[in-house]
Amino acid sequence: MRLAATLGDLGEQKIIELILRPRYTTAEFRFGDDCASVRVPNGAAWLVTTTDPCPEPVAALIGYLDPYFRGWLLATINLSDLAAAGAEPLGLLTSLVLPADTAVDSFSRLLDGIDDCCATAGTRVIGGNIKEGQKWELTATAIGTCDTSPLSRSGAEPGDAVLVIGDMGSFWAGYFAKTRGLVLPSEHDDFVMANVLRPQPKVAVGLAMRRANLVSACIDNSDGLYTSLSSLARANGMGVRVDLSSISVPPPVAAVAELLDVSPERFALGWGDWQLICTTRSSNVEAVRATCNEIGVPVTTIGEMVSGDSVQVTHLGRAGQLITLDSQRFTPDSWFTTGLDAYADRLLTGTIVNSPKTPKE
Ligand SMILES: Nc1ncnc2c1ncn2[C@@H]1O[C@H](COP(=O)(O)OP(=O)(O)OP(=O)(O)O)[C@@H](O)[C@H]1O
Ligand SMILES: Cc1ncc(C[n+]2csc(CCOP(=O)(O)O)c2C)c(N)n1
Ligand SMILES: [Mg+2]
Repeated sequence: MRLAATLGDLGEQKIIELILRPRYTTAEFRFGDDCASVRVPNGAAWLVTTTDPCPEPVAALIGYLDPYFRGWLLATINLSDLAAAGAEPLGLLTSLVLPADTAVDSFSRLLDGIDDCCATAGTRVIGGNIKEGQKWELTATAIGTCDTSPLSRSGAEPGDAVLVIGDMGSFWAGYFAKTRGLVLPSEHDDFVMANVLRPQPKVAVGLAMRRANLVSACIDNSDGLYTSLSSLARANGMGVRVDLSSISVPPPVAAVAELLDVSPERFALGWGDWQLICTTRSSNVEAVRATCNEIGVPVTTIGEMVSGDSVQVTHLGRAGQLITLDSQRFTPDSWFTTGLDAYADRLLTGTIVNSPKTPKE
């Protein structure tokens, strides 16, 4: 019996789990991590690879039309997967489809954004392809190596702490500051716009985590906290318990939340900040914290791995399941389908915790 007629009937997660995973899993190949890693024949090292297209940057949607930011995002999306594997980047391949009437200056700005982001991650463009097309379609492939096993989405045990590496909430604070016309002191403005315009792939800290052998599982937070935590839970056959009151946001993010009269952890639920989410034995939490401090990246313990299969949260004294802020492709209720405004509205005012007793917040 056929499961479904179209990809849209399945949604991204089922396409991956029911079609791609059984087809591509082998005894030697671990399917399903942020990167695909293969052993170099006759060598000890792992070749770590990933490929992703660049969607319309939110930066462009809110008026930052400089192609520099599009190029930067293209590099971040791909290098962030290398970061989640703890890989050392070898280089980036870009496949650029552009209309013939694209100004050479725009093209140069695009390349500047890609190159500057690569440079912050200690790597560079090593090749790619350029083709004429009706509209901008940008894809990249990042390649890296690991001299020990790459970090994986699986490997966690019940009781492991769940940590977010990277600042939380900046992206949405920046988005709401711009779209709701807030006037911020310039240093706050710069801070909250950094992740909207130039989000950093956490390559150095991912590499340090693998080398120090500190984390049991790792995923990049490309799709938002709920989606990333449920992927982490699924990959480990476990649940995740999160206390949202443990989320602390930087002062400029807190200031935006105050101006909008919402609790700041709302901003941390969405995608955009490109953190790593790691699990670690509780005895290693301090060592992870020390390594992050050395590199200068903030880290927050948000919860722990538990038996079960769901993402349980407590927020303002209420316990339940974290709401699904869906970020899947091929589904009607995903933000890709319903649009950015609907996603932003749900972040700002929607129910956060689905509790059986109190369905409305
Ligand atoms: N066309 C495909 N063929 C083989 N494997 C695939 C294909 N598409 C996705 N996968 C694999 O499915 C797994 C899950 O992919 P997923 O898109 O969730 O990862 P990701 O690239 O880290 O996410 P994102 O797109 O949010 O950055 C990955 O291991 C990926 O290699
Ligand atoms: C500035 C900026 N930051 C973040 C985003 C959002 N975003 C970009 S890639 C991605 C993961 C999955 O996408 P895909 O399924 O295309 O791989 C998401 C959620 C954006 N549009 N603009
Ligand atoms: Mg990823």
